[in-house]
Amino acid sequence: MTTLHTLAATIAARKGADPETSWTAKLLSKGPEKCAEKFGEEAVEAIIEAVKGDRARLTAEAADVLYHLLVMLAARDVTLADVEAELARREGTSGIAEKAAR
Ligand SMILES: N=c1c2ncn([C@@H]3O[C@H](COP(=O)(O)OP(=O)(O)OP(=O)(O)O)[C@@H](O)[C@H]3O)c2ncn1[C@@H]1O[C@H](COP(=O)(O)O)[C@@H](O)[C@H]1O
Repeated sequence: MTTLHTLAATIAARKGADPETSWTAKLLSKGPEKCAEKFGEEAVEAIIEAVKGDRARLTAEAADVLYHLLVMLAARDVTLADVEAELARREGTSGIAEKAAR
């Protein structure tokens, strides 16, 4: 299992856990809107680090983004497997060709 899959499984297991002891459970208990807001904040922090060009800080912020993306997806019952299936569907289709076909 990849780290991302392990993390997604941990997040899924946190549904209904005690918000006093789990950050994930705390976020999920606040609802999908709050999870989405948190994801947005973390994405902006990653954008700032990408613009600044600090690799280590961007790496750390990217990890925050991936974690909060998985929490946001879990809040709407979308699994990592769902996202992977969509990515697999797109495999081999250039973004240039896809845009031209719209
Ligand atoms: N990967 C993470 C992870 N990444 C970030 N975070 C938490 O997300 C929170 C972000 O909150 P804040 O926005 O306040 O933090 P911040 O952006 O650094 O702070 P500010 O700059 O905004 O002040 C922090 O408490 C981080 O510790 C995470 N919390 C948990 N995980 C994983 O989820 C698992 C389950 O965690 P629990 O649900 O807490 O058991 C853990 O074992 C980890 O594997």
